[in-house]
Amino acid sequence: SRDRNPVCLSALTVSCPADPVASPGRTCLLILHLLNPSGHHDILLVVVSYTCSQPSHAAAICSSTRYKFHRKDHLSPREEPWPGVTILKPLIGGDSLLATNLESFFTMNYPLYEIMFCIQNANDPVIPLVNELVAKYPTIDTKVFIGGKKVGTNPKINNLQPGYEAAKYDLIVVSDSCIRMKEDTLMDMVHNMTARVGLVHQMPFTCDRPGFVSVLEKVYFGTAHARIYMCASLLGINCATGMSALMRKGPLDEAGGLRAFGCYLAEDYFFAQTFLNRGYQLAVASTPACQSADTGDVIGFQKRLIRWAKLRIAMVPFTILMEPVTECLLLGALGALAARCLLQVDLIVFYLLHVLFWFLLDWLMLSVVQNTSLPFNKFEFVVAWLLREAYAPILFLRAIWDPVIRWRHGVFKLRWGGVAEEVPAPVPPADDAVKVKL
Ligand SMILES: CCCCCCCC/C=C\CCCCCCCC(=O)N[C@@H](CO)[C@H](O)/C=C/CCCCCCCCCCCCC
Ligand SMILES: O=c1ccn([C@@H]2O[C@H](COP(=O)(O)OP(=O)(O)O[C@H]3OC[C@@H](O)[C@H](O)[C@H]3O)[C@@H](O)[C@H]2O)c(=O)[nH]1
Repeated sequence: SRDRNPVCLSALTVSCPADPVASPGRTCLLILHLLNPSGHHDILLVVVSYTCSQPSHAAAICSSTRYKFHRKDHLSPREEPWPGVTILKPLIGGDSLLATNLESFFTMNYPLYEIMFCIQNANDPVIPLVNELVAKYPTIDTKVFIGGKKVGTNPKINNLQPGYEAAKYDLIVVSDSCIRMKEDTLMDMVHNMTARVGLVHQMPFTCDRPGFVSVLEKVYFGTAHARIYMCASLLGINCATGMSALMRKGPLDEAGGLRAFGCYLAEDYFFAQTFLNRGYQLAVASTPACQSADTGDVIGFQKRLIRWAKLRIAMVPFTILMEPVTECLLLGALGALAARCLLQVDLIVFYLLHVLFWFLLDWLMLSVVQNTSLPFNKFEFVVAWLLREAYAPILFLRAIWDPVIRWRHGVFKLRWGGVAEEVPAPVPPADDAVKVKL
């Protein structure tokens, strides 16, 4: 009982109201009281959080294995012709891996597509590289746009606008510079664009690359991120990331075109929301996105995650409460406290078992997403996993603490709901930009 266990979360305890019908809050308290007449609502809340978050692995792994990743249905014969696709490629600066990434778009096995290279700056070092590739593959339909068009705050949208205006197909792909395609990736994405689907997104993952940062990235995108991503997609919750997304152009045009999303920094979330609002479904492609960018160091990778967390916090404020309790270490601590209060289970034993179980499920999740042998050994996995788990809450707190967003050459602030404002400031060094020269 609580009296016998001083570790109970008594600070969170709420007493059951006498008149529960007066407000939704009080009604909730009544429901809690009915579920748990002993009055230990704090413990009950912890148990509910634990039992909701713990099975998320099972849901994500099942949805990944049973119907999602690495299927090759798109390769079977097809009656109708493959539709044309316009690929929009926003570029600003480059790194040592960009050439290989871009070239992969010229060697895809897909019959009808055009690539629109949208280069933000006229003096960008990627221009000669793009010209070289265009000359090397004269049979591929390409166009190059330089300078963008200012239609909003989001620099990626501004950069893409001229390419979008010139798009000639009804399906468009927005594909970030870090993306490398396999020969059949586009086919797979189009195959998933069934009549009811409006947007097909690739779950972010990474190509195999040397170095510890790439181990860390693969561990993050293949464990914590994949778990939430696949759970959310199973539940029909919008979590689409815009690094590689195929979309119907018609509904986007109806919503005002690309420019209508220029007021948001997280245009990806609002693209997806537009399709959901119009009754379309979102689908995850069978091929996870192969990100291949020279992110530099661990700090650079963490800054990217902090920037994403700032976007989520502004767009889905509920995430401030929910996100921490989907993290292994914090959830384990809460679960251990609850188990101690309710079942007199030893705190340490519960916690260690919880972490071990979570760790093994993460390994399984990562193996499912990777589908081939991992490019690092188990020791590296343990180190990267522990590091990721330990710094996740710190990154989250940093995102809450300083909401100003630095993205490439821009500094922004978000209003609740996600509308972005540019912060007039002297151009600071881009703190999460890729800095390696071509
Ligand atoms: C109905 C709201 C429920 C809120 C629950 C919040 C739980 C969130 C826990 C972790 C969040 C990790 C999200 C990973 C994917 C997002 C990566 C990202 O930030 N991408 C941005 C940049 O590209 C993009 O703009 C954001 C897109 C969507 C963010 C919304 C995330 C909501 C996820 C809800 C998952 C519920 C599943 C819970 C399973 C226990
Ligand atoms: O000022 C900019 C910044 C970025 N971009 C382009 O936008 C793409 C994504 O940029 P980064 O790689 O810096 O950022 P991320 O990978 O973190 O992007 C992610 O977060 C923000 C969302 O808007 C994106 O859709 C999502 O992919 C790149 O292709 C980049 O070239 C611009 O064209 N101009």
